[in-house]
Amino acid sequence: MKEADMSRQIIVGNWKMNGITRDSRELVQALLDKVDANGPEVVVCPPFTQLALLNQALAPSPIGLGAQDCHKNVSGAHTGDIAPPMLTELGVSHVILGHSERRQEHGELDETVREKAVAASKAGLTPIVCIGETEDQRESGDHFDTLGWQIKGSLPDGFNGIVAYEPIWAIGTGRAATTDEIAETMTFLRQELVRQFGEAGKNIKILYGGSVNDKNAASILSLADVAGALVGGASLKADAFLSIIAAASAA
Ligand SMILES: O=C[C@H](O)COP(=O)(O)O
Repeated sequence: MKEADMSRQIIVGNWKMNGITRDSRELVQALLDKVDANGPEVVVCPPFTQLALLNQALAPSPIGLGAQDCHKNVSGAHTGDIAPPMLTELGVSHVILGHSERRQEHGELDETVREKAVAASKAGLTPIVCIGETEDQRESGDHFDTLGWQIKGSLPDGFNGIVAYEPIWAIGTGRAATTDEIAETMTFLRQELVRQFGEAGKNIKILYGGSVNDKNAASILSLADVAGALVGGASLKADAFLSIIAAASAA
């Protein structure tokens, strides 16, 4: 166990827009057989349509249930949206907010993400707020500025959730950030969190996401300040996801 990380790691599987009932049942069954309460915290985030099914399937297990987004309001005229209390009613404990795919495809701004994080917390959900730079921003050396602004803009006062650092260029590309890049960025993010939240900023978990797989998980998860991973593609394959969970146990 590395010294800096006294708390339990968390491995979050973001299924994105994947998973009809047959696939979900199969994947979850494979996880139920192998995930136990002694390892890292494990959360799976299926599409909204699978939440009720997975709430039942996961209830007797240590695997938590997460959602991929929520609205900032608790009800109202918001066609197609899902309110935080609707998620808690389905046994959801975590919600991913501000994923770059939502920022890009749905025009979500830092302010929107911040309002959603407030609403999620009020409903008893743990927000997992995603931040990350584009390839251009990293190449031009603007990545720390970008991340600093995202932290300032996306995290509300008194933030009590998790931050996921996901360089956009590493998402779904098979090209994870190097351990040096991750380590340097984690140090920067920790400083920014402490600057914004004082002592409390030391206890905000930071996950890495972006092409985490069964091969690179061990080296990434053993880095200081990496409290876990937000896993996309590899969370859809039971064997790969279980290997990542095993790597977190050993980190
Ligand atoms: O939410 C997960 C991230 O976008 C990472 O996705 P990926 O593991 O497929 O690169």
